Amino acid sequence: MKVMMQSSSNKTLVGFTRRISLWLGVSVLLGGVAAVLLVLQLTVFAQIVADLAFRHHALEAEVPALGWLVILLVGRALLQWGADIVAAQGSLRLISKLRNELLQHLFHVGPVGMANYTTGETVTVLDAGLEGLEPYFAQYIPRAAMMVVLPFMILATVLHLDGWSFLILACTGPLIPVFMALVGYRAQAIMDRQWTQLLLLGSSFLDALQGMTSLRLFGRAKDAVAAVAGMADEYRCTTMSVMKVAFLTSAVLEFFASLSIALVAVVFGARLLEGKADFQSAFLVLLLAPEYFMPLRAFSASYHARQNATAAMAGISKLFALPAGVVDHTQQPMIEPLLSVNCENISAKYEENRPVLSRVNCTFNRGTVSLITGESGAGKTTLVRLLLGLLSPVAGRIVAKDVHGQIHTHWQSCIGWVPQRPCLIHGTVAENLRLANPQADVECLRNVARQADALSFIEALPQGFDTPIGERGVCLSGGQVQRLALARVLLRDPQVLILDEPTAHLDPETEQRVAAAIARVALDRIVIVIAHRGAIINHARQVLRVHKGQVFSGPHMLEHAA
Ligand SMILES: Nc1ncnc2c1ncn2[C@@H]1O[C@H](COP(=O)(O)OP(=O)(O)OP(=O)(O)O)[C@@H](O)[C@H]1O
Repeated sequence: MKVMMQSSSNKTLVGFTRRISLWLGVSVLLGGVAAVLLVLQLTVFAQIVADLAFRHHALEAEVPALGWLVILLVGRALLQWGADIVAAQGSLRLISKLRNELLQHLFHVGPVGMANYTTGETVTVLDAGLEGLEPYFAQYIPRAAMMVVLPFMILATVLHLDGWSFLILACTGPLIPVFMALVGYRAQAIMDRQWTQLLLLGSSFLDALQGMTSLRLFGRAKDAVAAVAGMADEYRCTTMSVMKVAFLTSAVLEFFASLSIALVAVVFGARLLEGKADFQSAFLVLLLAPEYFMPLRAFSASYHARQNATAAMAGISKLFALPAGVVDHTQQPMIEPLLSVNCENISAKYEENRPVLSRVNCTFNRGTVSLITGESGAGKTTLVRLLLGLLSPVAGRIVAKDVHGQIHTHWQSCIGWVPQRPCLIHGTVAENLRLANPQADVECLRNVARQADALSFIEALPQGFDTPIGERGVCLSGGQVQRLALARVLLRDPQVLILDEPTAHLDPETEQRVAAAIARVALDRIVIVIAHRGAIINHARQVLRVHKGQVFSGPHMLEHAA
C-alpha cells in the first residue's frame, strides 16, 4: 500500500522534477554563475564608460578592462549555453523514460482496463501530452530558479550603490509574480479547455480515418469531415484565447518593468544633476535595472509552459493511475509440459452488481480441442480474458497442472492467442511471423506456415515471405490473415493455444483444412476454441456452453453448438 502511494505520488510534476533534480541543479548552478558574470560585466562596462567619458582616461589604459569585458561576455554566453543544454538534455531524457514507462504500464493495464480510452486519446497523451512537459522542465523550472537568483543578486548590488533605487526595484519586482498568479488562475482554465479539445480532436480524427469506409458507405463522410473541422476551429479559437492572455501578460509586465526603470532613471537623474550621486553608480544602476526584470520576463514567457504541462499532466496521471490488471507474460516460460488448466469457482464482472460469470468450474486438457460456445454476450470472451490473464477473477482461481501433477499459478506465459481480428503490422509476411520469435529462420517460418495451411498462399505471393502485406494486413483476405496469425502463434510453440473464431472467414474447403491443422497441433497442447459452428466442431472432444453466467459441459452440448 505504501509502495503504491509512493509510486502514485511520484507521478506528478513535482515527482518528475525530482527525478532530474541533478540535471536541473547543474543547469541552475551554471545559470547562477552566468548571472554573477553578468553583474561583473555590467560593473566593468560602467567603469570603462565612466573612465573614458568623465575621467578622461586614454583608450589604451582601458585595454585590460576591455579584455576582462570580452572574457566575461564570452564566459557568460558559454555558461548560459551550457545551462540551457543541460536542462534540455535532462528534460528530453526524462520525457523519453516517461514515454517508455507509460507504454509499459499500458501493456500491464491491458485492453480491458483501457476499454474507456479511445486510441486517439491515448496517442495524444503519449505524443503531445508528454512533449508538452518538455518546456516545463527545460525552461520553466530553470527560469523559475533564475527568477530568484539574479534579481536578488542585482538587488544586493543596487543596495550597495543606491538606497532609493533599491527601494523602487524591491517594491515593483514582487508585483509581477503577484499579477502573474492572478492572470495564471484564469489562464489555467483556458489551458485545460485547450487540452480537452486537443484530446477530442485527436480521437475524432482517428475515428474518422478508421471508419472511412463505413462513413462513405453511409454517406456520412462530409458530416465527419465537418465535425473534425468544427473541432479544429474550436481548438483554434481556444489557442487564440491562450495567446491573448499571453500577450496581455507580457504587455503588463513590460509596462511595470518600463515604469520602474523610468522611475529609477528619474530619481537617480535628479540627484545626479544636483551632484548628490556619481555617474558610474547611476549608469550601473540603469544597466542593472532592465536585467533585474529580465528573469521575470523570461519566467513569464515560460509560464504558459507550466500551465500547458499541468493540463497535459491530468491526462498522463489518469493513464498512470489505471490499475495494472494484466498478468506479466514476460515471466520465465514453464519447462514442464502442462497437463490441464482448471478454472475453480471463478467469477468475473466488469461493473458492480453485473456479474458476467458466477462460480464457474471447468477443465481444459492436453491433447484435446475444447470448444467454448454460447449466445452473443454470454461471456465467452470474458472466460478467455480470464484464462489469458487480461482480467482478474473476482473470486476463485485458475491453476495449471503439469504432467507430474505439480500445480502452477504462473503459467500464462505459455499461452498463444489468436483473436478474431489478429493484429498485423506494416511489414512483410516474414516480419509479421517473426513478431512471435525474432530468431526464427526461414525453415521454421515455412514449417509453421505449413502447419497453419498458409504455406501455399504465402508462396503464391509476388515475393513470398518477403511480400509487404500493408497495415493491418490490408493486402490479404480475412482467411489469409487468420491463417497467418495461426502460423505466427505456432512459432512460439505455446503449450496452451486459444483461438477466437479461427475459421469464421474461410471457405468450406479451407475451413476443413484449418480445423484439421488445429486438431493436429492439439495432440501435444491444450487447445481452446471459441466457435459457434463449422468444421472445428467435429474435432472438439469437449464442448463448454456459456449461458447466463454459468458454464455447462458435456457431449450433449454439441447439439447446442451445432
Ligand atoms: N470491457 C467491458 N466493460 C463492461 N462490460 C463488458 C466489457 N466487455 C464485455 N462486457 C459485457 O460482458 C458481457 C459478456 O461479454 P463477452 O464479450 O464475454 O460476450 P461473448 O459471449 O464473448 O459475446 P460475443 O459472442 O458477441 O463476442 C456482455 O454483457 C458485455 O456487454
